Amino acid sequence: MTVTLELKRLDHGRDLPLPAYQSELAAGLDLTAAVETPVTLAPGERTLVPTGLAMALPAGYEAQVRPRSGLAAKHGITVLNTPGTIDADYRGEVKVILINLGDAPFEIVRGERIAQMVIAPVLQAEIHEVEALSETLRGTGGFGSTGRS
Ligand SMILES: O=c1ccn([C@H]2C[C@H](O)[C@@H](COP(=O)(O)OP(=O)(O)OP(=O)(O)O)O2)c(=O)[nH]1
Ligand SMILES: [Mg+2]
Repeated sequence: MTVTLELKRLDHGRDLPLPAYQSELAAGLDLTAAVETPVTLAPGERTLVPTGLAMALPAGYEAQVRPRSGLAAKHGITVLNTPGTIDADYRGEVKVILINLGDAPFEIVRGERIAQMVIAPVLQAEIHEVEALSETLRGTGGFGSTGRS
């Protein structure tokens, strides 16, 4: 199933390729870093990486910003707020919060694919406040209540 995603390259991302699916049935569109000059992330450090892109999702959809497993496995680089949420009414620049959980500095260079974006349907809930909730077998048990004790 496909939906139309309107993408706008911002001035500082004009020369970068549009995000693209890297294989026929890929779930994620790779996002590239639109940094002007290389940015070095020290171990434990985080940074907000510009992508040079703004977009308009159809109503009823979100985009999730997720890590790339290669960067995570090889360098300990991940998306701090994964999955980042891009709202359908957001028109600002898409940015990626990367953190270096590895043990060596990592350099982010312009045009590097740093994360991926998955388009997904979302429901908005209609909120009904109640005094009592419906009863269930589980009840209030959670946080391992069905697992090892
Ligand atoms: O990884 C992310 C997460 C969010 N956003 C943008 C799009 C999103 O629609 C907006 C707000 O994100 P979120 O709701 O997660 O942040 P918030 O801290 O709740 O900010 P706000 O008060 O603006 O909703 O920021 C990004 O560009 N990258
Ligand atoms: Mg918010």
